[in-house]
Amino acid sequence: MTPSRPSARQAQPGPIDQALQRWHPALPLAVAFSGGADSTALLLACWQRWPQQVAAIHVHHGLQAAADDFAAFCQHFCAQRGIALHTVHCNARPARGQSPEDAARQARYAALAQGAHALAATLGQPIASIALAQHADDQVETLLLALSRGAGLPGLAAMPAHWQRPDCPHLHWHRPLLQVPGAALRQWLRAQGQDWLEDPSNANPAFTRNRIRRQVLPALERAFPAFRSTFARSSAHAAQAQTLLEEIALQDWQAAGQRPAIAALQALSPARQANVLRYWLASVGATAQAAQLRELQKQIAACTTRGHRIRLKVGQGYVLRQGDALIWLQSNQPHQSNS
Ligand SMILES: Nc1ncnc2c1ncn2[C@@H]1O[C@H](COP(=O)(O)OP(=O)(O)OP(=O)(O)O)[C@@H](O)[C@H]1O
Repeated sequence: MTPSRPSARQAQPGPIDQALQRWHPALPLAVAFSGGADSTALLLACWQRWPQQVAAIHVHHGLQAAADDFAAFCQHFCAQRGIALHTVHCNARPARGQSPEDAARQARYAALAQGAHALAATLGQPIASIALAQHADDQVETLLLALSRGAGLPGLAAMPAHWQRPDCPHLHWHRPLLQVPGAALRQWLRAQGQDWLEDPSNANPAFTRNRIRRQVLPALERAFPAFRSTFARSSAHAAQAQTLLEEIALQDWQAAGQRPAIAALQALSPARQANVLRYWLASVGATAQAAQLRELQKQIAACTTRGHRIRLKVGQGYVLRQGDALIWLQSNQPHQSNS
């Protein structure tokens, strides 16, 4: 961890101010504050704009060596300005089959929701919005990572600027800096005379994201100077198309039944059938790999007699035929076939 020193004290208007002027979150607002450059810039800018209405939540990742330094930096920053801060301790351990990054992300969102709940008691009113500091470069990295995995539309849609979660329906989640380049945030902090902490893992080339940041983004900058906004436009198109696919999937699922009827699935075009199968499987917490989905569709097409059985591994369980419909059961759940 290296404290970065400010180089100038002169404030200058720039993309961060414009981003905040375009943004109208419900207040009070809590900023997810790591102590890194991006969230330090976001918290400082929000606090300057809504001085009495901004709080902060820090997630203390106990497993990282530098975690105490980050927590101490956040405490000091907030105490200097009278910003209410809540620190949540969280040790994310990946479940079987889950990546460490995904485990950390899920645990962070749960911790932030918990932090918002705790802050409500301190402030005497509920937190209405939580803001995260991902910026335009993070968005491009997310899109490139999705492309490198061969992701479908949900991956290409990258990160939404606003969303809500079913586990805390009254809370609005925002990413107000998605159109601001990362370098502009650091430049703004320097102009404000504000330092921040550098996460040592950001320099580790073992992480694909870091290699994209250091090698691919500079090359894109040279070849396509407008890549941040054009890539973001493509992601927005993907997000809109994905919304439409989900609406169609929901209609088809409602028509096919909670446990989708095989005959109803057979009546759909292959693309539409794959769409509703993915949607149904996601609703039970299973993600079908492309090959599993292809095999499932093959078996649905072949299922023309009473005695035809379907049993196919998908996610942490199995898709099975039960009567005239499909069910999904977790691997350890007992099942009696009556097909
Ligand atoms: N330990 C944490 N506590 C609270 N919020 C966090 C924490 N880590 C990340 N966040 C929030 O999630 C956002 C995305 O996290 P990520 O680790 O990708 O960010 P980053 O690029 O390192 O940003 P930052 O420079 O703010 O740390 C951060 O900008 C911040 O708003």
